[in-house]
Amino acid sequence: MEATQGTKRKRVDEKSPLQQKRLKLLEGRKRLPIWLKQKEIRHALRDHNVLVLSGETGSGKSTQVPQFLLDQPWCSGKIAITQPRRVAAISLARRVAEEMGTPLGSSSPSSKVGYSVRFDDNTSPSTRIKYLTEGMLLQEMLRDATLGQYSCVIVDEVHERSVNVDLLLGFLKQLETRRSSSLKVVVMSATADVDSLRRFFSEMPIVTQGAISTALPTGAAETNGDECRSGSEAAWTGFGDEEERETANSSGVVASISKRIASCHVEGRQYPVVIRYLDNHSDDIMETTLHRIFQIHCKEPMPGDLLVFMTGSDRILDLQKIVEEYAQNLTSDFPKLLVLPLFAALSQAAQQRPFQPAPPNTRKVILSTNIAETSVTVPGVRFVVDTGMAKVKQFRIRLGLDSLLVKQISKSSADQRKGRAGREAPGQCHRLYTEAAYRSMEEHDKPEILRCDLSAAVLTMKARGADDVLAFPFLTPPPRDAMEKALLNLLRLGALQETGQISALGRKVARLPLTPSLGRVIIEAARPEMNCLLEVIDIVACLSVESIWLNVDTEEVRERAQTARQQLAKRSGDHLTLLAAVQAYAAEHSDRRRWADDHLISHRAMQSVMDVRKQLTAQCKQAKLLLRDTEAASASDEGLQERVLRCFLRGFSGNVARLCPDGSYKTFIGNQTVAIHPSSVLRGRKLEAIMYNEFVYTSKAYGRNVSAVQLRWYEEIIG
Ligand SMILES: Nc1ncnc2c1ncn2[C@@H]1O[C@H](COP(=O)(O)OP(=O)(O)OP(=O)(O)O)[C@@H](O)[C@H]1O
Repeated sequence: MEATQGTKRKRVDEKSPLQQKRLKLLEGRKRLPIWLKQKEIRHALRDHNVLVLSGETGSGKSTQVPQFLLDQPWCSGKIAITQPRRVAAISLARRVAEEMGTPLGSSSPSSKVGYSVRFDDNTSPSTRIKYLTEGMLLQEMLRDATLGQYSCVIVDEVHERSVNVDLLLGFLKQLETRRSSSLKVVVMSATADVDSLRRFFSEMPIVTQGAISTALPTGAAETNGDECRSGSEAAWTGFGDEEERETANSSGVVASISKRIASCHVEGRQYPVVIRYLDNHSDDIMETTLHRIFQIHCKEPMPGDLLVFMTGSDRILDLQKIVEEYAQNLTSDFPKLLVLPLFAALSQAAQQRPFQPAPPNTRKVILSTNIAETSVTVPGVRFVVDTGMAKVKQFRIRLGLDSLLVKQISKSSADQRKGRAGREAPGQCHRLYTEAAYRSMEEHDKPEILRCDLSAAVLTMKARGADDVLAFPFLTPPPRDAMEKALLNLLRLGALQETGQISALGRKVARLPLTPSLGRVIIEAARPEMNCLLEVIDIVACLSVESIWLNVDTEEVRERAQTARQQLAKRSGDHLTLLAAVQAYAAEHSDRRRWADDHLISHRAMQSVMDVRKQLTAQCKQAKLLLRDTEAASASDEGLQERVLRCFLRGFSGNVARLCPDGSYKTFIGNQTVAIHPSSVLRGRKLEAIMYNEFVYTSKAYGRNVSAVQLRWYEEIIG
């Protein structure tokens, strides 16, 4: 009877649209190269705690591995799979939910797959596979440092080596020995340095007076074969001194440690990708990109969308305008073009647009930063155009500041970009540089931990109980002076006590999804005597998205912009001007798009601001920071203006420059000349002192998002 009912239920289920889609996708999944490896992957994790999995882009790692592991006897909890970016986490969760025939996230209590990204947790109590950004998993560790709800953590795209990935790897390595129930860890990438990862997980940390040194196993196993290999093949020499090594030998710990790690390589990809290089170096990459887009569009048959990798949102928006203008001149013999930008500061809805199919007889041209470089499959894409450049964060230790620089990408990035084509059918990758230029590229990107401000990383460690940050197990230890700078910065913010331990304030800052400086501004604004949290949230929301101001490129538009923005501009600078803009936009109830157009403000950016504003307000309420629930005060209130600026100064006292007799501004820290960015309402003004949120280096050093501050306020803060 039961069996009959079961069969009946199954038959009914299989007719549902979700199940039909699942069955259809199953055919494609079986053709993925990784499909043949599922047994080996399962066995590797049955016998080992750590698996280093390498395999070509598109071989099926991100979508298939969690599904292979879900029904394993050791897997009674959830599986977390981390992604460097939210766009990948969301699109992968959506795809895997379809492949499993389950609703996505919180849409149903029976959903098995969900995602969690900053400002959006889309999971249900029954979620078993959770795609999440690295930052979100680190946030979860604040609530439960042992990650008790997970049986397995998969760290995907580890080659990107973001600071968060390096922190996660360190914490996972510590957890392996600290958790009572075992935690399986899978580390995956197409282009990662497998040997160093294997070595990292087989090393045991030895703490020597505040610094970490590690004993490396000699003769680490080669990992290029296509079979799963056990780490026990590598001769383990274990601990760094004889006494410990003997203890380990006699207790048998060595054997168990060396048995922990397996590695596996998946050969091949489903569809080939043809690579095209330029014969000669291009002096005008925008022109070359434009030309190539239309060459492909006019010559290549449909279907076949284009994915173009560029450096940043400003260039993307410029090119979008030009492509749209040119496309209007095409005759009706050609399909239409739909240009879609894709970059981090876009709202979540805008980021999902490229993943939807193009309308009939239309080719999508997606202009993207490197946020679409790894993990994602953009449906329809057959052609990748790679400009070979990216914007990267670079920390200037002397100044204690991050700046963004445009740099040539690494081979690993170029290969990832290529991997975005050929996922649903054979593809082409058009590299807008020469083959010789490709050969001269660095193999891998420099890990972010070696080139960025470490304040957030240090606070992350301290808040999760890793108090001795110099002894933290890093895959690549960061420079000591950068660590010291970060400790000093956190001390200046009041996030650490004099002893170096995290303060109560530091814990509050660590819970906010913001940099320590912005987090500190929020905490300051919540103090009763400051009482300006709603206003500060508005400004912080603006600073978290793309610039709200539209680019003005012609004299005529510049004049229009000046007049329109005059009404919003505040004499004290950009922070209060942003507040005035948000308040005016929020107060506009009839036609916000028109209001934005009239003020030459990006409606899209303002929608993201409203999104972030809502989420931050909710988080501040949850953290009991926001007690006042009334309307924000007006940006013209002078007492309020001073309080808001003082709050920002509390978080950014390291970014203050004073006016010198020669009319230039020099920073207090580092004595560096810094100019007011041309986009600022303060450009050309001579003020006692300025404070800025961001340091950018183009033709010279600029401070961006600048306000006037009084030296007296600054002195009060630094004491
Ligand atoms: N959203 C999607 N739409 C259509 N096909 C998809 C989608 N996501 C995945 N696929 C299919 O599944 C294949 C495997 O994707 P998956 O992301 O698992 O590969 P991967 O090995 O992790 O690649 P990468 O290293 O590039 O992240 C893709 O090549 C594509 O054929």
